[in-house]
This record gives sequence, structure tokens and C-alpha cells, in this order.
Amino acid sequence: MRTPLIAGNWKMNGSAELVHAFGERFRDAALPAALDIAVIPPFPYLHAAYQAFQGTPLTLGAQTLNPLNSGAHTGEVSGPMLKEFGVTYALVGHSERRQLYRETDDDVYARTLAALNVGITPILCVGETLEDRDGGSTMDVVLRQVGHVMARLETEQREQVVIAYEPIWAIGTGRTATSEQAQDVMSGIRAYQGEFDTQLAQQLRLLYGGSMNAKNAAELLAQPDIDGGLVGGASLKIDDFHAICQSAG
Ligand SMILES: O=C(CO)COP(=O)(O)O
Repeated sequence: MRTPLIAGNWKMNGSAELVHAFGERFRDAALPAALDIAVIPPFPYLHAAYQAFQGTPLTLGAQTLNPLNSGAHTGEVSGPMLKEFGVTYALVGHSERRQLYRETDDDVYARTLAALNVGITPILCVGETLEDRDGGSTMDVVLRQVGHVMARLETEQREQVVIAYEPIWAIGTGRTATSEQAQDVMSGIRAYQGEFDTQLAQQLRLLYGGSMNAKNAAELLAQPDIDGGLVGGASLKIDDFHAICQSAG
């Protein structure tokens, strides 16, 4: 049985005030019993969030991490630093990092290892462009991104990874993948994992991301291979994020 995970990626948004509001709101919120929830704010808010989320079901995630533990890398943040602030999850390979910051599949692999090495659960983000989809190469692109990381990990490492399927054309556009489109790709990812290890494939948590909101979450989350959501814009609105969490029941 896979425990659903709803993760809110704030990207370069939010405020200290919003962190505190989330802590307050989720302290006594009605939520499904079996549900993991993560809030993934920008780095400067991690400490405040760590404190504000004590006694709530909210766990913390980071939006990226450097593959190294320390060193002369101005502007970067490492896995051990994140671990000190109680970070449970780290996004790796988000399409915005791949596109805007030129992260390659090798970079994504290195970041995945860095997270695993400090006991942080990597959320490996994969997804195709509209051009890929229109050209019929969605599955090739997605499985290349998945395989580049997963095929190089040991079994015990692979067990720790969460995969988020985020079609790039659905991110921030209001154009969600239909539940059938998402299910098709996500069952393909699970089947691919099954080629290595059937038990692992059954345990693998798969999240959908791309314009998930309070209205469409229930239908997406009802798909057999969708175990949760990676939510962008709607994760900044407390009521909407709470409603999405409730849909995961
Ligand atoms: O990129 C996303 C989450 O990582 C999705 O963002 P939106 O929910 O704003 O489309």
C-alpha cells in the first residue's frame, strides 16, 4: 500500500508570513489519516518553517541541493545543511532547473545521490515538452530521464526515490494533463521500474504535477498509478492546498 504524498513547491514565492499561516492552519486541520504532506519553500524560509511546522503533519522539502557537501561554491546549499533544518525531501531535476539553469541528466543523478547520502528523499522530476508530446516522443523522453538516474542506483537507493511526472506544457499554464494522459505516462514509468524489480515498482510513489488544483486533484488522484501531487501555484493558497490534501484521502 503506497501512502499518498502531496508536496507544495512554492518555487521563488512565499513569505515568512505565509510559512506561519501554514503552520497555524495545518495544526488542527482535518486530513486523511494516511497522507504525507510536504511544503517546499525557498531556502531562506526553511528555518522558520522547521519551527512553524512542529506539531503539524507538514514536513519540509528543498527545491534543489548541490551535489557536494561543502566548499567554494558561492550561492549553493548542500545536503548536510538541509538535513540540519529537518528537510525530508528534495526536488531534483525540476524542469525549471533543467531549462533555466541548464541542469543535465548527469547533474540530476549527482543531486539524487547527494540527497540519498544524507537520508533526504529525492523527488525526481521528469516530463516532456509540448514539442516532444506532439512529436510522439513523450515516453522516450520521460523514460530517458527516469532511467538515467534509476538505472544507476543500487536497489536500496532506488527504493527511496519518489518520481514526479510533470509535463512541461502543463506547468503554470492552467492546462492540466487529462487524467488519462497522466495515467498513461505514469503506468509506463511503473512498468519500466517493473523491468528491474516488480516489488519496487509496486512500492514506487509517483506524483503528478502541472496545474493541479483544488478542482482537478480528486480526479487525477483517483488514477491507479497516481500516488500524489507536486503542486505549484495552488500550493501557495492555503485553502486550495488543504483541499488538495483532502482529495488524497
Ligand atoms: O512545477 C510544478 C510543481 O513543481 C507545477 O506547477 P503548477 O502547479 O503551478 O503548474
